[in-house]
Amino acid sequence: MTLGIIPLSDPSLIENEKKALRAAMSAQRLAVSAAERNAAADGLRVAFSAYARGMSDAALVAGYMPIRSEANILPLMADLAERRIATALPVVIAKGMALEFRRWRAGEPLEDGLYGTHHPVGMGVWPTVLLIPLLAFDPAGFRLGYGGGFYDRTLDAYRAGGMSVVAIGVAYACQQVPHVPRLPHDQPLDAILTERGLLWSNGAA
Ligand SMILES: Nc1nc2c(c(=O)[nH]1)N(C=O)[C@@H](CNc1ccc(C(=O)N[C@@H](CCC(=O)O)C(=O)O)cc1)CN2
Ligand SMILES: Nc1ncnc2c1ncn2[C@@H]1O[C@H](COP(=O)(O)OP(=O)(O)OP(=O)(O)O)[C@@H](O)[C@H]1O
Repeated sequence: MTLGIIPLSDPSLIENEKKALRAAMSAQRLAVSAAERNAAADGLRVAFSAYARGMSDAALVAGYMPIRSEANILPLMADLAERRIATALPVVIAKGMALEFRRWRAGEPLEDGLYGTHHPVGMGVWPTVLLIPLLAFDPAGFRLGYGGGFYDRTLDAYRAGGMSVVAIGVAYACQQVPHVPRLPHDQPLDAILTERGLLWSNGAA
């Protein structure tokens, strides 16, 4: 019998670490109280407002329609719409593909999508800012999602196409961890928005 040395970056070990962190951080996010959720929804809007004030007319901000216990960014999106900044939501086209985005603002219709999501009707657009839900984030801007790889593929598509996009994770401050396990396909975020403020990633990948 030969005993191989398991490299530190063994993908299956990292996948297992991600799985364990997903379970722990789902529970953590679920434990946020209703009062804290409401306060955070307002905190996220306020924390983003200074950045929103500096946006150009050409900005198009993709948010998300919260599912499970995700931070509520609908007040933030409504605030953008009031400032006449265009907003959009993601559409899951199929498993294994990048996301599409379609224009949407509060009050407009949504249809049922895959994985319990709801998305707008209409044509695809390329947002200039993506507000990205997550289970955990770290100071270097790495994020843990539900494991579909949708946002990684989407950021890869932008970056491979040479298109600039500002990728901002959205979370409760309690979702920060020292280090999110990462694999080569994981695309870092430029910043993280929590109810405490907008935190630009330190780039220490
Ligand atoms: N609000 C919101 N919208 C979003 C995302 C998101 O994370 N949050 N997405 C981010 O990518 C995309 C949807 N992706 C999703 C991927 C998986 C699951 C999910 O619940 N997965 C199950 C496993 C399901 C299965 O394997 O069949 C799970 O986690 O238990 C949900 C959304 C686009 N829209
Ligand atoms: N650019 C890419 N091209 C091909 N496959 C990819 C790409 N990015 C991610 N994947 C695949 O997607 C799968 C899930 O990735 P990961 O666990 O990082 O998802 P996640 O970031 O947690 O989920 P999500 O972005 O949907 O919230 C991985 O098995 C990975 O191989």
